[in-house]
Amino acid sequence: MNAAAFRAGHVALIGRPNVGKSSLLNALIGQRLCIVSPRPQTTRHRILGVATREDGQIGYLDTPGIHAGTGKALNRQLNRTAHTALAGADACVHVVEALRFDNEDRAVADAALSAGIPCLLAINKVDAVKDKERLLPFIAQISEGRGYQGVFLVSARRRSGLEELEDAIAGALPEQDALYEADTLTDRSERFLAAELVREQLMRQLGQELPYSTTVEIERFELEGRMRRVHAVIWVERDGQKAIVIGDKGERLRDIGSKARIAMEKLFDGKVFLETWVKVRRGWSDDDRALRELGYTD
Ligand SMILES: Nc1nc2c(ncn2[C@@H]2O[C@H](COP(=O)(O)OP(=O)(O)OP(=O)(O)O)[C@@H](O)[C@H]2O)c(=O)[nH]1
Repeated sequence: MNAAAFRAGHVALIGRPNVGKSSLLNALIGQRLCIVSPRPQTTRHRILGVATREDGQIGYLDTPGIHAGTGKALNRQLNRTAHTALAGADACVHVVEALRFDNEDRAVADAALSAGIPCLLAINKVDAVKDKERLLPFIAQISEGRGYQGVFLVSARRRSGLEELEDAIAGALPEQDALYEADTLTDRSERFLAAELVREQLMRQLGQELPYSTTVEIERFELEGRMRRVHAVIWVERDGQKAIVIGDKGERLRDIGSKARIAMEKLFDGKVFLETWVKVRRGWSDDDRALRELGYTD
């Protein structure tokens, strides 16, 4: 085998909710492509982020957190999306949080290591660990008896340990030509990313269970010269939820819209005119047909 051969393929970042998969993908590709919030189950779709290097091309796949309990149709869909990404990948990175390994992590490890592809372990959030000596026994505890091809201590927040992880991922991919043009960042449209950026604000700004009753649909996305005109519908499940999203005198909705617009202007590198409406679609999160219509697919 030629050691200098070009390697390319897809690597699925998988793990339980909230371990930092989206943050890690963003840090690895150096762009805020995937939305991030302190709440579990922020990611609802498989999102590709491409990094092209001299010796290879890595297609990182962000995936929804794999969680226990089937819950609503949306929960089942999120688990399916993650498992489908894993099944279609050439390698995977199991992402865990430093010093935490529970039954959900164990279940993800089982799925990752039985997928028949090289699997690396990334222990994220090491910046939050004060006593670094605790990391060695933690590594031993979770890697013993499990066939990870390598273990990496990383911090998506501080961007530490990423080069070593990226080199190992590139080395685990098959020898083949690039799958995407060298300047490709993602296969997702600006329309899709616009919906995600509105949803990010809902995840960040709404309390308790309300974010899980919301989803975003872009009704109109038009380029007018260099300006993008975006009409976003925020779907909720009940009238009472609509009032909360809109807020007193429309204040919360204005704040959600203005923060999402700023994030879009940064990502799209151009002016954005964003209008948002809140509408009710009863029971959408537990209705397979509604989920499909609202863009949820494996
Ligand atoms: N201290 C610290 N926090 C981090 C790090 N990486 C991510 N976080 C935080 O962890 C939380 C979850 O991050 P996400 O990237 O949304 O996690 P995820 O695994 O994609 O979450 P799901 O969408 O639930 O699957 C956010 O509040 C992040 O800011 C890190 O390296 N260090």
